[in-house]
Amino acid sequence: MNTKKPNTILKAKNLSIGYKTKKGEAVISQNINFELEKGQLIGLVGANGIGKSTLLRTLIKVQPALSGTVLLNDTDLKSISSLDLAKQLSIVLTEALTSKNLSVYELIALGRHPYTNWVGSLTSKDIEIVKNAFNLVNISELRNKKCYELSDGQLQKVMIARALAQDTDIIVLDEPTTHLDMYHKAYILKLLQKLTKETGKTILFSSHEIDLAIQLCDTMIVMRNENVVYDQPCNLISQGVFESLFPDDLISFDNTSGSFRVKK
Ligand SMILES: Nc1ncnc2c1ncn2[C@@H]1O[C@H](COP(=O)(O)OP(=O)(O)OP(=O)(O)O)[C@@H](O)[C@H]1O
Repeated sequence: MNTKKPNTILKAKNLSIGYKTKKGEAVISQNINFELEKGQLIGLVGANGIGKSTLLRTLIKVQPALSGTVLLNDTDLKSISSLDLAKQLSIVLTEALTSKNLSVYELIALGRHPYTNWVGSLTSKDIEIVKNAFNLVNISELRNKKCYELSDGQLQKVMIARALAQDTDIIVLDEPTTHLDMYHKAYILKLLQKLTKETGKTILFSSHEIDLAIQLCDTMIVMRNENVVYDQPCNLISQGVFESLFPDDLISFDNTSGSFRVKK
């Protein structure tokens, strides 16, 4: 029986992730299985050090899986060339930007690199797509600023616009809300939700903002020591998944409000 869902964009099959060391393999997580649907906002959560970045790096082909398969649009990630991958998947990382001397426009236009010639000249279609990326994220006023002049929140929006300019089916963000205040954490995740609705793109992000992810995501992937589960947030709540996420000495999950509380 073919159990493949028609709208699947990214699928992990019996995936084992981790690192090759001198002593052998350090398995960080294994038996990971999920099917992510097109057009959804998907949050990846779990405790510090559980392996969220390792999983994201495996899904974006920055590091190889120890075993198992990742399928992007039905094709094994291993057989997708770097150029083809850059046309299907864009990445927003929080690491310090090396090109902070660029203007915001130049940085966002760089998103078009998989489609431009070696000098990087933009066609009128490229310019239109870059303009659309500015509009979607609502940052036209930042156009001529240098990237080193931006606040963390502004830089995050610019990096999201760069990914939109790359015009891929899926955008992957590693902890996009780090360094942001409460308002801007909510702002960025709400923006990601809006972008999935307006563009039909799939957005997968890792985060420690579990309460916000529960409110905004269509699907969440939860990494735990025992296994990795994924489902709609309401189903994960009713299965008691969040209660088992952290040691219960300090915080507890309140099913009614869908949020964590500090124990008094
Ligand atoms: N290059 C590496 N070589 C070996 N082990 C690594 C490497 N990078 C990370 N690890 C280990 O992999 C495990 C998972 O780390 P990872 O950064 O993926 O977790 P995380 O869930 O993203 O954590 P955090 O929420 O703290 O950012 C940790 O035990 C970490 O020490």
